[in-house]
Amino acid sequence: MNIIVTKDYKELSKKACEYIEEQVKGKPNSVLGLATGSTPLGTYQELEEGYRSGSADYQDVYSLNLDEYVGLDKIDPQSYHFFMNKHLFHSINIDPDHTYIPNGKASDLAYECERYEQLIEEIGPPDLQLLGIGQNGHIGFNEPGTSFDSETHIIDLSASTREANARFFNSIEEVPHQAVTMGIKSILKSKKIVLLASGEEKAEAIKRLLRGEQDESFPASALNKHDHVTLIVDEPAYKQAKL
Ligand SMILES: N[C@@H]1[C@@H](O)[C@H](O)[C@@H](COP(=O)(O)O)O[C@@H]1O
Repeated sequence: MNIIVTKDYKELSKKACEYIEEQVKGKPNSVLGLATGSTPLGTYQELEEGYRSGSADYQDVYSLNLDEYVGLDKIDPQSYHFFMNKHLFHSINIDPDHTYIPNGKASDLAYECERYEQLIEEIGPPDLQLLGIGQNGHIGFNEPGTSFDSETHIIDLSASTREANARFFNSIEEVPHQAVTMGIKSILKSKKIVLLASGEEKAEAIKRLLRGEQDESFPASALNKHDHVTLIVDEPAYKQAKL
């Protein structure tokens, strides 16, 4: 694993932006695997600024998002569709028809999982997958205990994940209990992976990841199986790992 330690969140966001821009400049029809959560927000902001200043062009880019809450409509402000439109897609010149996110409102969720996995095969796999990490080590919405062999599937969200994500909702009761997520095997199909971690609350997870184990009780440890992972981590999230 290639590790880049940055002074703070701002520098982390700039680094992640540089990686994505390099990818898109080198291959204008790149497939980007994209993530939600607070961590990539700074990266998306930098991408927007880069686009406005002409440093990258997204007209031929495709994107595949990791996950979506079950039961939320695309126009629901808490959905990941809404998040991506608001924080990235509406700010750059990506073709909306080239952006893919699982449909959490599909009437047949099992079929939706198969359809999405098929899409990953047809459009992807991503040239570059951006990832965040949950405090319990989840990637996408793959909770502890998820098989490293999993493809896109429905997951029951853990109490700790629902609590951590409740800040985006009016109350914890509103946080969905399930999500559609790319599986660990789906994520590992990506050619390159860039994992972002910022802040002290991620320090324990980063310390555990960097022990190098591969253990299904800690989903992010599957990344230790992949040959092209870059961890971009700020000092507060990295400091435990140094001890
Ligand atoms: N499904 C997302 C993950 O993709 C994300 O990595 C995680 C951490 O989020 P944050 O970056 O807000 O800490 O939150 C959610 O659960």
